[in-house]
Amino acid sequence: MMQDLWTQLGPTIAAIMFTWTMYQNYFPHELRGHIRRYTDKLVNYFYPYMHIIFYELETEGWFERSKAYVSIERYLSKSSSTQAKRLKANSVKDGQSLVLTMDDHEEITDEYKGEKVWWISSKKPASRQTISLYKEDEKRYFKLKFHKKNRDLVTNSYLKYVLDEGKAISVKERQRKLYTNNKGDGGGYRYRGGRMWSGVVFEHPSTFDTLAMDPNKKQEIIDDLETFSKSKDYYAKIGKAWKRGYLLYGPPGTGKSSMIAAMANYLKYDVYDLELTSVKDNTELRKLLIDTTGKSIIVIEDIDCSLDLTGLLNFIDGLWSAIGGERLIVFTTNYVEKLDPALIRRGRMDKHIVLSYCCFESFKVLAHNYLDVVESHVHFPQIRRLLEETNMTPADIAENLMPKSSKENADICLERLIKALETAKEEAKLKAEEEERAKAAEKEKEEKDREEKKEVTATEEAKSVDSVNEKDNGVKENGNVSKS
Ligand SMILES: Nc1ncnc2c1ncn2[C@@H]1O[C@H](COP(=O)(O)OP(=O)(O)OP(=O)(O)O)[C@@H](O)[C@H]1O
Ligand SMILES: [Mg+2]
Repeated sequence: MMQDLWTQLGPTIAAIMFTWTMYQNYFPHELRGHIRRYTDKLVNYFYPYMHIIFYELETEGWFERSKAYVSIERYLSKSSSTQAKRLKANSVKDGQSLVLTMDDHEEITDEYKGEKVWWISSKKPASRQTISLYKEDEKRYFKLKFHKKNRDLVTNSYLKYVLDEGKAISVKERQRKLYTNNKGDGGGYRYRGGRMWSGVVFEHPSTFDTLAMDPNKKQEIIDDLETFSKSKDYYAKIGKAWKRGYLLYGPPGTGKSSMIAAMANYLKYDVYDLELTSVKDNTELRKLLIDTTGKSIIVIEDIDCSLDLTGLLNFIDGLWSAIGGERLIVFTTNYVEKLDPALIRRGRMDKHIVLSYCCFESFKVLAHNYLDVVESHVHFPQIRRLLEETNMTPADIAENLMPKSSKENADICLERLIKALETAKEEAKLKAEEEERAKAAEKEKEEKDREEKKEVTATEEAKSVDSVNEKDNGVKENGNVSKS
């Protein structure tokens, strides 16, 4: 059977090869161009799809992984795990979690605005001249296949959507860092690979859920952050750098630092903790600011204690617009009243947030987080009254609510808080009385001083009247003498 088949196929193959050689050798070049165009048209007629190829490695520069390829890979990872049969696992976040992507020669389908597109992962041997830092002989790529009628949809909007989504997933998955510019042991900066910041993994547990503050104010801040992070086009349209400044102020222990951590966790941003006292001069500050990356919060704490802040802020204003990428700058202070008004004008610090003593609403958040007590408890009315009558920071409330041993239940902790609040109220009362007494004593002293002064003036006046009288008398006497 097989032999028969070959016997029949042989002459056919020979005929095809003969025709192909004739075509190549004897057809004029222009004619071949025409034939090619017509065959392309024919193929297009029966094959209504288009392809776009995205190679893994950049051909320019150092053969880095293409940003577009990485974004597509991340974007596809969400469909890969459900659609592809063979998956590749890459570790991210320093090995703490895995990203699953489709293996070579797999295909997955995506849908955008009701239209279907197909992504195929593939590879082909690299050209011999290529020197690659990655696996030799492989040139990986994604092929996007779509219907010709969707050409505009894909090129104008779908691709942008894929790249933005992929980038957003990468940002969410990356290991975030807390950077500081503190001086190292040797007294100088630790330049790590030419960088001026030293970074550690940022894993602060504070979130907007754990943050105790008035729920309306909290929502307002969340909305503000959300709007900011999605306003790239808006900022570009109005010609402003994509930055936002916050001023957080309030007494120690009211949650300023906790809020910064919550903001960073919410936006998935890195944090740059800028210690101004370690910065030598403007040149160094410029280098530090330029060395920060996008999607970050630059934090300057306790600004009241730092020198020449107006100069600093003018300087930051100037630099600000020059560095791209979204950045928040957050200043904190315990003494807002000490700040120069020019320093806190809107535009430099767009939003002023006061963090204050614990109110009942904030207390409920803490009771929920620390003791799992939700909404109501027999002790709540008393605590509400005490909180209205006295000032206690969320830090102190939290300390009292935290169970100190496994035997301490919610009742015990809430009772401890009541005692602490009563003590604080008593102390505040004594302090107020003390202050009242001190004020009264001060007033009394002032009164006494004033009386004494009055007496002294009166005596002096009396004396001077006497001496004038004496002089007058003398003149009179003299006059009398002379007259007499
Ligand atoms: N509003 C709050 N919500 C939840 N926890 C809070 C809050 N305020 C303070 N705490 C608790 O108190 C601790 C200290 O608070 P935090 O460091 O945020 O205060 P701060 O306002 O930055 O103080 P400072 O002015 O001294 O820097 C936090 O670790 C947290 O446990
Ligand atoms: Mg703080």
